[in-house]
Amino acid sequence: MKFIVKLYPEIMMKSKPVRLRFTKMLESNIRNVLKKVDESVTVVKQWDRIMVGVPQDKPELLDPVGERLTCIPGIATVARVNEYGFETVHDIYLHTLKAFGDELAGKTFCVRVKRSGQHDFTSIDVEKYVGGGLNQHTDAVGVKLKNPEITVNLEINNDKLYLVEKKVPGLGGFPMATQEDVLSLISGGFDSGVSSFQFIKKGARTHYCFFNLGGAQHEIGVKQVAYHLWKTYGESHKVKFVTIPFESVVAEILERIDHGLMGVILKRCMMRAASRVAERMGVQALVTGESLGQVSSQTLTNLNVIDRCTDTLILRPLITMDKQDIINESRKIGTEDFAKSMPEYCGVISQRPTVKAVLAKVEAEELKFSPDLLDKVLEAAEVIDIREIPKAMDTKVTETETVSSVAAEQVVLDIRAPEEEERRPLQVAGAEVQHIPFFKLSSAFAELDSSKTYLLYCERGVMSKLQALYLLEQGYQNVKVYRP
Ligand SMILES: Nc1ncnc2c1ncn2[C@@H]1O[C@H](COP(=O)(O)OP(=O)(O)OP(=O)(O)O)[C@@H](O)[C@H]1O
Repeated sequence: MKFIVKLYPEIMMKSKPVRLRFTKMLESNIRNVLKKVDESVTVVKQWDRIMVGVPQDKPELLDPVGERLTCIPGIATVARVNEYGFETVHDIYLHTLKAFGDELAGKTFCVRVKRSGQHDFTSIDVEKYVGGGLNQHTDAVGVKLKNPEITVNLEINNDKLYLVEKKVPGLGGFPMATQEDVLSLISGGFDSGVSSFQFIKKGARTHYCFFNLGGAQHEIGVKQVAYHLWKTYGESHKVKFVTIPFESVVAEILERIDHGLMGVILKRCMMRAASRVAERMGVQALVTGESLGQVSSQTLTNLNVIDRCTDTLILRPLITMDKQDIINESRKIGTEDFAKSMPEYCGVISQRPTVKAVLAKVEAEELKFSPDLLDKVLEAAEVIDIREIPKAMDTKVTETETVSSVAAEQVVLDIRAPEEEERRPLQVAGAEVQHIPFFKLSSAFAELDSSKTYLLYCERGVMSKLQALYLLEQGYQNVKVYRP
């Protein structure tokens, strides 16, 4: 049993040397991926196709091999075929009759032939001969050229006949690593999963950069998304996953930066940091999941102000896509469920963000940052080979306890951002409430009376959970989440 892998048509239109290079790359990528399914699978490049062979005695490999092939960039179609030798058109008919005869009973059908090589017959001759024979010698209802119930697909390549059992579309795009590398900013949400995928599909080795805004749980979630994308679509080439601890940047933004500009300035900080990481890695472009008008920071004015912070090329493949289409795409590529469960950060971004940031104002605000802020977070960045992620997943995930009432010796810690707390102050009858915004919590917690238990509170219960996890991971046992 074999698979005929056809190259994406855009590759076929390229000049001969480029086409050869792309085909060679695809052959080696397929080999790299399939050797992980089984070493016995063979991969052989031909001029316009790649033949993948599965040993006769290992039929259990057919499904996994077929599935992996549909996820490799640069492939137009994957056809599962049986191979036969032949001498005459009548031989072709006999093989086809044997393979399809029973299946045609009670059905309309047509025969489609693709032929390459030198023969004394044309594809149409074969279609007529085989179609006529099947019509006479089976219980088929008859030949129907338009919308038949069964299409009998044959491929003839020199002295070989291939009867197509099943043909499915491939991923399209270009073979991995035919384009230069990119660094994709990934947050685990719907958008950045899809934007990363689009570059993988386009043949760019896609490395990942994640800014941790607080909490090991979020980091684990994002790593899982990135690993899924790489393992499913980009496994032929290894890539890096970079984590940059950004809690201190968020803390300074919340403490020092004008409200309306917080979102734009956070993005500029991300782009600056990512550019420096990219430069170190020799990568020339950043990828984001931003989409025009989707949130306030994504107006053209704001995107323009964001872009002014770096010379590095910033690519936004989703810029004109509708949110629903992005969600649909995430479902197709298998990132939807991850994205759904990804936490959103209550209070990280300001309440009334500007949609028309002014560059001069933004630059003036940024002077309020500690001068070595980015240097410090970049020093603390962690770069790992993406293949290490499953090992990291083995580490035990800490669980938090959530309570809805306050007992004696327990203090409610309201960790919301100051303006949120001012707008809706929290009062809990009979209980002590303290206010420590989440961005100060990790440093302030050590100063608290350790004989008491602290119940963390925020509006949606997401940030409180993340912060509780963080503190538990730091070894503090006296922390719970408070959801009244
Ligand atoms: N914590 C983060 N780490 C890495 N990149 C991020 C992070 N937050 C945002 N980004 C990048 O900025 C883009 C826009 O983020 P934003 O939060 O404005 O929109 P979003 O719709 O929530 O994006 P997503 O669905 O990808 O989370 C993301 O698609 C991603 O590329």
